[in-house]
Amino acid sequence: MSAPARRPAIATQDEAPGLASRRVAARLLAAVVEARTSLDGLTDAGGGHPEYRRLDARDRGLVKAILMAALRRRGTVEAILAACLDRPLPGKAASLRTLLHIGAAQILFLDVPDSAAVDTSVELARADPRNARFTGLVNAILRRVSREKEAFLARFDDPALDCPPWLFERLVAAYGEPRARAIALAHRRPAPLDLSVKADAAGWAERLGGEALATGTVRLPPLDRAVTELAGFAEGAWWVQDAAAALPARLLGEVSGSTVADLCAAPGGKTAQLAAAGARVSAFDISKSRMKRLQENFARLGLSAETHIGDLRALAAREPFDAVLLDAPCSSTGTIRRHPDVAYTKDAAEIGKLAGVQAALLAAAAGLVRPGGRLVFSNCSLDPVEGEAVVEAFLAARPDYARLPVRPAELPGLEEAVTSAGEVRTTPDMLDRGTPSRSGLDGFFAARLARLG
Ligand SMILES: C[S@@+](CC[C@H](N)C(=O)[O-])C[C@H]1O[C@@H](n2cnc3c(N)ncnc32)[C@H](O)[C@@H]1O
Repeated sequence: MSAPARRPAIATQDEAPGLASRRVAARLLAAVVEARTSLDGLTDAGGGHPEYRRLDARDRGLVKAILMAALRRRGTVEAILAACLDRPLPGKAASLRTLLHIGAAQILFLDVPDSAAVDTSVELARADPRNARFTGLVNAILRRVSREKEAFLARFDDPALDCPPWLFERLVAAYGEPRARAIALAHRRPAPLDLSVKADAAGWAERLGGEALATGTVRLPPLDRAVTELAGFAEGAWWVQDAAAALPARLLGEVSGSTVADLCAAPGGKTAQLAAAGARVSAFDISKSRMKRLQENFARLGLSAETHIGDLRALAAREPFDAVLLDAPCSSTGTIRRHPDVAYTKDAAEIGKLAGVQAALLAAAAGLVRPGGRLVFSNCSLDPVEGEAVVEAFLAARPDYARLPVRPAELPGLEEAVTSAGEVRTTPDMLDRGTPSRSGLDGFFAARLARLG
């Protein structure tokens, strides 16, 4: 039997060390910014970009770190590069721009030797016929970024720079300029690791070296290793869930023994909360692969729920539930701290389209609630068009529903998130815990409604 063919190595033998990871980082950055591809998909262990998957774990870690810095601080990098150029790069020089961004992001924000960042960008330019004649320019610009980095970072320090204009304008319109800047600043920072526990938040906080937030979440500083290595993962004691994402299920109140439909449930963070609280949960989602993840998560956690795969909008009439949670698909702009690509893969037009989908899903969800039952509508968008406005229009069309206002005392430590209408609106600049590595939370919206009896 002949030996199995080896996959071609991504780095050729005479390639400088570290070149393969930078080349992959440049490819993925271009895929996000130019082709608007989601970074989660590109770096997925199973279905991600083949060149990324061929890297070893250390190089994959470096690629992710470069991309996080290059996307979180894209506006700052762009401004500094512009300050180094006598005239703007031509629009069609996209691949050259990408190499400069990759190099500058490392020099400005990562703990790698500047010389390695410069040399690898220069080598990547040399290897590309489109860019070979610009190797001198790449070298000169990146060396200047390295020499003057402190002065450049002090000069270009406005957080709004790192928020693409379409998003900053919408944030200003929704929250006013000072708050929009505070949100943009929070977007620059890596998010803490938040866990929801089945029980004993204080005990798990102590065991893991974190803190138990008043809302029940266990918070750890950003992790530099896989969560699977933490105590309690294998035994299913907790699951990863941002502190804000843990709020909507709590708004349903006491659910033990009740029938609850979790709509748009996968991968199941909220379903797990409801099941752990003793509800008889039916989880619905359109995606087979995401539902498989929910089932895997439930197997690890030792929880159970009925699962249904299909489009909610085509759901046949069925016995109504005591309570329904609809965590609708959205632009995900509330998760930019963890997914900085969202700022570049989404746009204003998509927000309008998604609001239409949310309205249709909310109408479908409303038919599943028994008279006297509760309905929570939530999503992780920062945009009121996908939150407050959807609920406003729903209530105007459905006199058989009313808001069941959330009281500030229901969200201890997060009272500021309860709006005057009794809805929940979190933004990433909230929950200041003294140090950035322990502060902030995802942007979320949630409204609690009651079906009148
Ligand atoms: C924000 S995610 C849900 C996150 C989940 N609730 C959690 O806490 O883990 C939105 C989900 O909606 C599902 N979805 C989108 N359109 C749908 C539809 N028409 N019917 C049912 N599910 C849908 C997506 O597959 C996705 O899993």
